[in-house]
Amino acid sequence: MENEELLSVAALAGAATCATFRGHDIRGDYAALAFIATSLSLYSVLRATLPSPLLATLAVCSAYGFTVWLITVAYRLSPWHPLAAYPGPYIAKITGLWLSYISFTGKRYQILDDLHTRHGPFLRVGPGCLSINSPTATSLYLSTEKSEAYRLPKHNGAVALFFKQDTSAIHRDRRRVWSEFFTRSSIAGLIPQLERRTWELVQCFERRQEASQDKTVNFPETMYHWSHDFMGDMVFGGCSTFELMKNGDPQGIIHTGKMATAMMDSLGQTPWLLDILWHMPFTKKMHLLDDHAARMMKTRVKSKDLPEYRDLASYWIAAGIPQHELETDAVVAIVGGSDNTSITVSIALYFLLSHREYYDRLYAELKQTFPDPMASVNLDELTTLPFLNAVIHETLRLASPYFNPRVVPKGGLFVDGQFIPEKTVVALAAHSQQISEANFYPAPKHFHPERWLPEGLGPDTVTNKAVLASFSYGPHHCIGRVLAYHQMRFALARILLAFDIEFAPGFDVAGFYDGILNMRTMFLEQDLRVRVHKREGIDLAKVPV
Ligand code: HEM
Repeated sequence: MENEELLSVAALAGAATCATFRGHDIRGDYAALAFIATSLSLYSVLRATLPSPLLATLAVCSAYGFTVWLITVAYRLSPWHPLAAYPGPYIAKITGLWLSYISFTGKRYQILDDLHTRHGPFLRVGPGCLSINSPTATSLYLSTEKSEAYRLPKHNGAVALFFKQDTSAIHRDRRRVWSEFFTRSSIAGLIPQLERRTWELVQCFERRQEASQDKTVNFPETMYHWSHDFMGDMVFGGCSTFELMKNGDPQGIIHTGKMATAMMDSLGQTPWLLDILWHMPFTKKMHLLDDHAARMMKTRVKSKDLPEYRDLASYWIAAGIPQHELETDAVVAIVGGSDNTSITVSIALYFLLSHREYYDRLYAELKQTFPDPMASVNLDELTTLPFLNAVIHETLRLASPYFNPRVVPKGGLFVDGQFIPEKTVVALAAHSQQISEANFYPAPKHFHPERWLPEGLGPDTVTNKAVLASFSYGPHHCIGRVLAYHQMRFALARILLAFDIEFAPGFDVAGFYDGILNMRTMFLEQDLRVRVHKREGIDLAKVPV
């Protein structure tokens, strides 16, 4: 065959590939393997027939790749694309890599908010993906399934909550097993352990501050250790080996779990790329938490139930969930139950310290309800404290800017009169809704917990509770919501009752806020270091539990 003929065949093959796979989700690692294997086979065939087979192979592969690229880009920008009518940056219409990139900056929520301001409520943020900035979009979550961004990267067929399943029935069955644990009475059984761990947290703050050179303590780091220790108890009963409040986290288990979450949240927007990168050696580090959880689960399976409370693993084991799925579900529970709760408490403390009047008001409410700071904190009383709840809602409103993509089902659907074709990936612009003047007025971008109280911020107050998307909606909404509130209330109450707190000397209040990065999990560019002072009546050598 002549060179020109070879190039024409390559271009035709590129066109055929586009026609065959249009609208299909392709596994990136398989596609890359197929491409490499075809190139090598081509090379070995051409070696027998051409004088410079390497050049010819490269030329053919390039012609093939260029054709695929050209047709794909032309189609995505063309008026025939189902999302052609929706505005958005050109680069977003051409490739999902843009969405992955802005996700990886940690400032996706701000970038999307700016673009929504410019282009309106419907924004094309990927070739087949829309961000929707409308309260109506919350209802999408009732009738849609998760997008490929939630596919377990390993593709090992394991069923685990949170990850995408092949059918909604599979998800429902697994969620039913988890739900038995998240009943009122099961959660109530965990509260004594939560209280024990929260006393330990208070002791840990004091100990670490004492041991530090500048007599300050890294607040979020300690909160992470507390939440992981408690989640270890919750999932594995007495078989958890975390004990991070005692031993710290020298291996960086928490960081690797956060990196895996961030990778899914950003590269999940280009699943084909995640499929490829997941095989790279640098991801091995991210398995540290998986390995640790697997070891604890193996021990747990061989152990008996604890007499004091029933752990989550006992429900999974009773349901006959296979070992490798027990291990994946354990990681889901640990990350899901530790990360957001501890960071939300940390950001709440940041807001309270930046607005001393709210700090004083919360302390006054707690002190009035629990006059003896060493006594046990009653769960029912804690749950109904209006200002404590308002502080948590307000923190979540400003600090849970999630992007939770879903797929439009067969037949498409309408949102605010706009038709959205089937297979489109859609996500609520949660942060934009949570800081919109139409939903939260006045001062929607500022921390004002009173907006959640009956008197609000005056007669014109608007507080549209329905758009607080922190725990999402529909069949995949957060299963741990009630427990998360208990954890956050317990931690805030115990910490404020035990300590008077201030920012560490020289703390950059504005800089800290600017340095918050969100990729489902949060990264802080600047530490939140604080100084704690024991309150009168607190004797940490005599904690009651
Ligand atoms: C402040 C704390 C928390 C926040 C803001 C939060 C937020 C969320 C959100 C937004 C989702 C839905 C994700 C999506 O659809 O993309 C979710 C799901 C989930 N959360 Fe939470 N969560 C919190 C605490 C917890 C706790 C304490 C647990 C306990 C183990 C937990 C376990 C889960 C699980 C297992 C799912 C997946 C549910 C499913 O797919 O059916 N979360 N969470």
